[in-house]
Amino acid sequence: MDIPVQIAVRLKPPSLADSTQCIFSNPVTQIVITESGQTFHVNRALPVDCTQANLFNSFMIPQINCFLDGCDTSVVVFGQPKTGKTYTLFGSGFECIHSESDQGIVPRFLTEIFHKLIQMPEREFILHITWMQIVNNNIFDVLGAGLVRCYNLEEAFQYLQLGWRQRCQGNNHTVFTVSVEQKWVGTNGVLNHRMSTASFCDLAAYPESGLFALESIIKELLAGNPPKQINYDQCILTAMLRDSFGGRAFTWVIGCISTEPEDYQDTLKILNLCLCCRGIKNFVTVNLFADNNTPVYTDKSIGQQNDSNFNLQFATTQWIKLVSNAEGLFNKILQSKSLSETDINHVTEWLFLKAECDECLNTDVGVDNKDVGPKQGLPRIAEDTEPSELSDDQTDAESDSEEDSHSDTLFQDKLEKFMDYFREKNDQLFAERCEEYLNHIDSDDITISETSGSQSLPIMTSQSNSGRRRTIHPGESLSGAELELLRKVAAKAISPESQKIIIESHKKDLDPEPKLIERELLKMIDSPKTEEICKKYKVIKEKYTQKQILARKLSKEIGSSQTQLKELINLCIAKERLIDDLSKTVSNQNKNYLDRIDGNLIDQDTLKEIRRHETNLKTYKKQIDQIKKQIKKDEKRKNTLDVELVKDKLKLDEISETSISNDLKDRKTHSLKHFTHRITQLDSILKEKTNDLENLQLSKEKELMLRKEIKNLRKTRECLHEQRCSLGHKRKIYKSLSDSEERKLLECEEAIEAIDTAIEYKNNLICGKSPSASLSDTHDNRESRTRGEQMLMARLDKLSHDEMKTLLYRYFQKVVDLRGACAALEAGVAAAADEAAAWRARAAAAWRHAQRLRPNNHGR
Ligand SMILES: Nc1ncnc2c1ncn2[C@@H]1O[C@H](COP(=O)(O)OP(=O)(O)OP(=O)(O)O)[C@@H](O)[C@H]1O
Repeated sequence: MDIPVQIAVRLKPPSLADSTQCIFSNPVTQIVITESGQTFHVNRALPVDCTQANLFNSFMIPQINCFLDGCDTSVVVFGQPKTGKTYTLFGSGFECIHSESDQGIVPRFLTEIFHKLIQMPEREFILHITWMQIVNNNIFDVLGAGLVRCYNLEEAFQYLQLGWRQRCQGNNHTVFTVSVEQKWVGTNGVLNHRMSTASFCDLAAYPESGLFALESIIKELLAGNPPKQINYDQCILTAMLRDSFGGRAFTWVIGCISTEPEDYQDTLKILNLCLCCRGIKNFVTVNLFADNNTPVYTDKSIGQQNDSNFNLQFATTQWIKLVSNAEGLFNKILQSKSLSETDINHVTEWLFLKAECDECLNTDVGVDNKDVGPKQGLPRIAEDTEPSELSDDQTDAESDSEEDSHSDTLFQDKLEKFMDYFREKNDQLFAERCEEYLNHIDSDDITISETSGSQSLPIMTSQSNSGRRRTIHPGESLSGAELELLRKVAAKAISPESQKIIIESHKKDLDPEPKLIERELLKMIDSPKTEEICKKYKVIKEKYTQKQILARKLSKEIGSSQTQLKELINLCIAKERLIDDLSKTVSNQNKNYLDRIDGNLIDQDTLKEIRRHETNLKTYKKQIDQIKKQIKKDEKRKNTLDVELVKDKLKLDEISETSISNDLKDRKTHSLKHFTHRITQLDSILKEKTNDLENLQLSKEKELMLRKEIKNLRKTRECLHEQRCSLGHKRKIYKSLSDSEERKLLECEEAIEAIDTAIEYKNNLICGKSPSASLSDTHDNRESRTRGEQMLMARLDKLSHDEMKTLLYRYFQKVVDLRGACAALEAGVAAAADEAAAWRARAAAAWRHAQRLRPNNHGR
């Protein structure tokens, strides 16, 4: 499957924050643009503040899937000195002091590979790494051990640490490789056996001989020369990068460039070289082993027997493991000498039987090995071989004997069928993978929903499918534009409603920004201030869309012109070769051609042929020149359009930002007014409440005081009541009291009554009821009083506290006197009533007596 080399450009952050930048990148349109307006279209135009995580997530995930499917992958980093090539690939170091977020592509790749392989327990794998450096065309093994096997991520990181310390510093090339061999049985019972290598190359900066050699190879490939005709072995670097350029690897080239004006010329050189790489197409294939696709057990349609065979195989392996574990245990127990003699006999017998079994099994394995070939170690990789090689083998075999020849032909047929099948499957796999990859590349999909390559493989187990599906670091994989948008959201430059739109469009749209701005503007269209801006925006937007369409059209035209050009160049080369051949033939036919101008001996036909071809060639060359001119024209137009597009985009951004900020200002002023008004309102409410609270506090205090007073009054009342009771009791017993005691009793009663009235009064105050009408000095009361009373009240008002007290005491005494007099009168009334009753009784008795006497007198 042909996959073009992909290009990413990373700008090194300027050394000083305020230093001028001469190169810019637009991650939305994937354009790198120079200060002079020259544009470079790449697959990933990474922003100047692109983090290591964003860089990795933006293009390495499809590479990892490809790698795990058994394809070779490659990352090659170009750049001037100190532009972050090593930082991009490795990071800033592997010691504890170095932050994980600074880790480059290599450590992240290793982490991800181990993580994914652990998630696929059905896969057996062997992972090796190598770390080489090319110094003055000499190879230097950084780890000193060639291929180094890593069993886990920790080990891989230990080697990274070691290599980082041992590597040579300076202007040299570094090539780090990760190779993985995988073996697993799919649900259809077919064995998958694959091998893939990922190479990561940190190239030296110019001037370096290897780099010049690589540049010339890139140019040759671009000119359409087939890789087979290119001399990759001219130096170590090109030999090592054979698969990366024009080979079988899925390659990403990263251009690390400086943005400083003094590096401008070098930057242009790197950018042009990167663009050259873009024209190279690699033939990416799955690397299969010879035993790949051999049925381990057949699928369900053949019968469940085979399923059970597989189960049996699995059970046997498990059983053997169990038995070996038991053997170890028994040996330990025997050594501990803690068993009885009978137990020791049992265990020894068991061990003996096990040894017998092992012997039998080992002989079987030996027989198998003889028949089938070695089971240990991995068979030779089946390269993407041409069928012709196989036919050669077969020709040799044919000569042996007829029988052999017949079986070989059958074998050959079978093999060819299998080869066709493999090729078909391979192409199908890559068509799917490429489609998936290109979809991924075309979209700026921020969440990388990992669809492992194996998902597209029909042989993948459903279990592993589900196990491998996951989302990787949602926040880290945002595109520059989306990050910018989110930043706006974070800065609250966009209304909450728009934030919702962003999130929704983020889910649905590939590029939410234009829609968001449009909606933001449409939302503000009611505002007269923004109406004008909106109109302007719409006009520019329309122009922008038209220009985009035009740019796309031009790109297509340029593409077709380039293909035409390539075809013509190829034709020219062919013609030139033909002319050369014909000229040679002519010179051979007649060595004295120059002496015999009459040309009798010259093959006239050949000469004519040469002339015809020469004229053709001239026409082709003319056509080429014309097409080249046309392409240049188109490219110029396209570049101007691109610049205009970028400018328009910037304008659009500006307009949307200003309109958004205007609207925001208005809204802010409005809300400020609203809040000020609200604050004033709240302030007055607060004041009222404070007053209420103060009053409440005062009344509370007052109430407390009143309650206290009531409490004291009750106490006094209780004392008085006690006194009254004891005096009353005394009077009951002795039937009479002394005068002073009588007075005391009256005083007590009067005081109790006065206290009750006072308590009632205070209670009314506490409950908020007005005190009794007789006690309050209301207006109505004042009106109803006589003149004398009014004068008395006026005087009372003027009395001092002490005067009032004295007066009250006097009145109290007077009331007691009156009570005493009243009681005496009541007693007199009672005595008189008693006397009257006695007299009445006497009168009644006398009357009855008189009545009794009267009949006797009548009867006589
Ligand atoms: N994108 C970046 N973000 C932060 N720091 C960076 C970035 N790029 C480079 N650096 C820093 O710049 C310095 C030089 O980077 P680095 O050594 O990776 O450059 P180089 O191109 O590999 O250099 P050389 O030409 O020596 O190989 C390092 O300290 C690195 O941490």
